[in-house]
Amino acid sequence: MKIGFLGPKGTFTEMAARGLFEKGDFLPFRTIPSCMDAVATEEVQVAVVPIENAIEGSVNMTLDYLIHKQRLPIIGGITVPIEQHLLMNPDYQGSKIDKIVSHPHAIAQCHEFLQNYYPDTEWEYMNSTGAAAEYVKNHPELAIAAIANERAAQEYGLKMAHTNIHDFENNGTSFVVLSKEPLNVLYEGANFMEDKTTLMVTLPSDYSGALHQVLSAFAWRKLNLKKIESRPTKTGLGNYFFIIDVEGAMDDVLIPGVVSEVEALGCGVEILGSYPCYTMAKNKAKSF
Ligand SMILES: O=C(O)C(=O)C[C@]1(C(=O)O)C=C[C@@H](O)C=C1
Repeated sequence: MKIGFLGPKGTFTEMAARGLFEKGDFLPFRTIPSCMDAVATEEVQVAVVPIENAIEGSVNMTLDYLIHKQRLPIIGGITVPIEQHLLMNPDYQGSKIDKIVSHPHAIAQCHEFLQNYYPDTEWEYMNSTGAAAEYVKNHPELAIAAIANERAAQEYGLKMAHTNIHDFENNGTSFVVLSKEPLNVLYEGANFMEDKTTLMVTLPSDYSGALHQVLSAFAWRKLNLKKIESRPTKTGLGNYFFIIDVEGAMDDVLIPGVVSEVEALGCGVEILGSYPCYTMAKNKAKSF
């Protein structure tokens, strides 16, 4: 099976993909949209992409592309522990750093460290932490460093100048698996955490109390919400839809009941996926 992930080698997304699939052809893609497009064109069967980080919140690129451009079913999820390190080229002889490169989320996870140790150093955003590490490897003549993981340090032969530079402990990122088909070859060796169902709800315009009523439909059925997030519909200022994660798998009674009740309020409802979620232990993340 062909498994697409946000590449190049050494990204956290690769860790997530390898944590979920023990075997297969792992194919790196330069961007999240290109990885998702590859599922649509059947270049790969599944894509693994980041969706939410414990420090920085949602990965808007994934959510927005999924909603507006490439509506692929979510068929699985995994949460991976995130440890960020500052990586330098061992061939660089100087001591000062002119620029730090990484994925925007990785830079955001290390703001305090950057403020304390490199307050005057500029940053440059890259498509992924792996791309940043690769860039540092390819430019030994530059006074630059990448924020990336230990696996990237090994992959690109970089030295770890500072370790564990993320600002908060228990840093973790959730990734989703997107596929046109349900798969049952997943998840050998990963730790099952829970089933989850993700819905997208669009409220009718100018209906006071609509969100309150939507939430009541979940509340009185005792359906536990894991997350609610608003994103712009991109149709005009002030227009939003809500992405709601509910604990539990799609069933015959409760979730269909919520859907009918919320639709009866005049809301649009779509189910983006009902899927098992897994976690990766720290020691497992390190072993990749
Ligand atoms: O750059 C990577 O390594 C990724 O897999 C992307 C990503 C993200 O999108 O948040 C994943 C995990 C980390 O939070 C930082 C970056």
